[in-house]
Amino acid sequence: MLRLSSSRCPHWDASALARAFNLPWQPSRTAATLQKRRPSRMVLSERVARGAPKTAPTGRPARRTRNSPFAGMNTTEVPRSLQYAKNNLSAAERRRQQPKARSGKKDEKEKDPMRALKMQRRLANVSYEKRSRVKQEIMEWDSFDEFDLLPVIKESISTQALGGMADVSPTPIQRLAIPTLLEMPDGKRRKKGKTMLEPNKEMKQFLLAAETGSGKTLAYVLPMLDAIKRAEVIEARDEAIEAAEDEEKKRARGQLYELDSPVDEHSKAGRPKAIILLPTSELVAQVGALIKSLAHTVKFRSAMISAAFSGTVIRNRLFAPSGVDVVIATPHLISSITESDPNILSKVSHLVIDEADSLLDRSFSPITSSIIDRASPSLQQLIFCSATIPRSMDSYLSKRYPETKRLATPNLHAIPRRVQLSVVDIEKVPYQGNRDLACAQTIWDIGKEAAEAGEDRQKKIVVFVNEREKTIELAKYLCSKGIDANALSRDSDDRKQAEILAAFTGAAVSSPSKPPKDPKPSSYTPAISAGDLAEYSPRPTARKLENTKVLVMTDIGSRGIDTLLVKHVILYDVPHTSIDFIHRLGRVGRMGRRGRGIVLVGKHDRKDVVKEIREGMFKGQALI
Ligand SMILES: Nc1ncnc2c1ncn2[C@@H]1O[C@H](COP(=O)(O)OP(=O)(O)OP(=O)(O)O)[C@@H](O)[C@H]1O
Repeated sequence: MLRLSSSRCPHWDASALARAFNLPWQPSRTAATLQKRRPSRMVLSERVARGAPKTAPTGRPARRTRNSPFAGMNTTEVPRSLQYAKNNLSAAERRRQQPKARSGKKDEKEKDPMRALKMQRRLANVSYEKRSRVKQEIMEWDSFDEFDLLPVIKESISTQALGGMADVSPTPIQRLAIPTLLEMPDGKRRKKGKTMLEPNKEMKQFLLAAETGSGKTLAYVLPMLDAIKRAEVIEARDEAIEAAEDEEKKRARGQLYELDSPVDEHSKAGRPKAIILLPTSELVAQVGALIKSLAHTVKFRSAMISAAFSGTVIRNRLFAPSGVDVVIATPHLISSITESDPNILSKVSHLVIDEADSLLDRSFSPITSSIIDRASPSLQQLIFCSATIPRSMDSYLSKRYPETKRLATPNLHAIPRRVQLSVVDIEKVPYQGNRDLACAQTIWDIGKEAAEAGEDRQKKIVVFVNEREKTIELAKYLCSKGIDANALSRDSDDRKQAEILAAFTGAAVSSPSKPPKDPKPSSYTPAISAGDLAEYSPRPTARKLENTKVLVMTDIGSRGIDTLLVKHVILYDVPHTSIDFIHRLGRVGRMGRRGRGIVLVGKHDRKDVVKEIREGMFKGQALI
């Protein structure tokens, strides 16, 4: 090995010498140390004109990536990314030009359009093969007349249930569920004289799953009423026969003048034949109103009971001497009534668990399950109804009711394409992270757009927040910005809540009922009053957004409420799961209408989830 003194000969000279003689060369320690101590001067590399090496001398890729602090220095070529910008290429074109195996992670993302949603995976899968089979099946039915429903029920569909709507035809879930619940498979009519309410008939379980606003309520209500009415005829006949037999027996025993027992075994008071369970008082009122309108023509007795009514009202409705056929209630109320009167469930042949994804979730499930168990001996049909099938509910049904017949529509878990979702980045100017401001501005933009388009009808906008505490705070803020806003949450007064909601659903508000005396005291907060507003914002703005009404609510309002008058939904917070996205965006685009959702996204939000939801919606895909 050649060794040269570094003091006399700088090492580059030594190395050149070594190269000239084709000898291995190693700088002496002194030379290297001196080299280090020499005051540094920035000298451009001789190779600068040739650009950065593609690979390091070790054979590994050069470490200077775009993310390094010195990225872009000493380069003589325009980076690829800037070239694209310069050429004004679209994102898709750029992707096409990029070499295939550039980065495994990115490729994976591109291959899997629902990567972020898959990490959560909240919804059960319904195969596309099954969906297309159902699509074929439901095409066989185009009219309510084809169903084996009693004539009076058929006549009441458009006049009573659908508010006089002309030319109505069944929706996909109605085509799928009505014949099945009527037990008329393959389009055949039921055998004459056969009724669903037969003593000792085995309990059958059904799951009705269809997108939001697709008419699930009528899908279970019509067959249920049909069964009750047919059973009534048979019951009346049996009672007449029984009475005649009793009379005959008495006559034979010569006891013709014996007094009847004061206890009437056939009393129908407090012994409903059908119970519909719903998670909130608002939904009880909504479904109760539909049932009541049908009761006028179909002739049956219904009672809606929830915490919105006083104890006396509930007692009078449930134990009316004329009896009750259908009860619409919340699980908590039914559960507490069964504690004092277990027989309340003794004659129930139809039990509907509506909004089953809520009623079978962790908080409701124990109470719902206990009601099902208590009603089971007399049950003939147990019907679960839901807009989504969460995986937890899927496994609950598989474990507890494996025989459940699942009726899912082809578009289940897909948010219809007629609903558009746009994104507002709250980090950008002029919001700079102020979510409240972004929300107020979005509302103003919607309101102004409507005014410019010359729309006379009042704009109804629903704003969803994730936290209950935020509803009133945000509504107050919006009021201070000249927006007519109200808040709705579990803390709000029921009566006031019903009135506020009616403006968004178009429903009539029922007559006032006294506030409940017996239920537990609640931390009830009224919706915003002028006093609240003054306290919150001493100088409310002089600007007023005309013709626009806003309702701020939590998830409580997103379940099942038929907000037909709403065309815009603002997702103030990014929903936690795809289930919440489906329910919240499901408040618009109901029954074939168009709608728009606007989601406010900040730096801590899951932008990837929002992006995937938007893409899924654009493609009309089922979410996962
Ligand atoms: N066959 C039909 N034709 C036209 N409108 C209908 C029909 N069936 C139901 N509707 C209307 O569609 C609206 C939505 O119905 P419903 O509330 O039952 O939907 P849903 O599927 O239960 O929604 P969600 O999942 O949000 O609870 C209601 O206003 C109802 O009157």
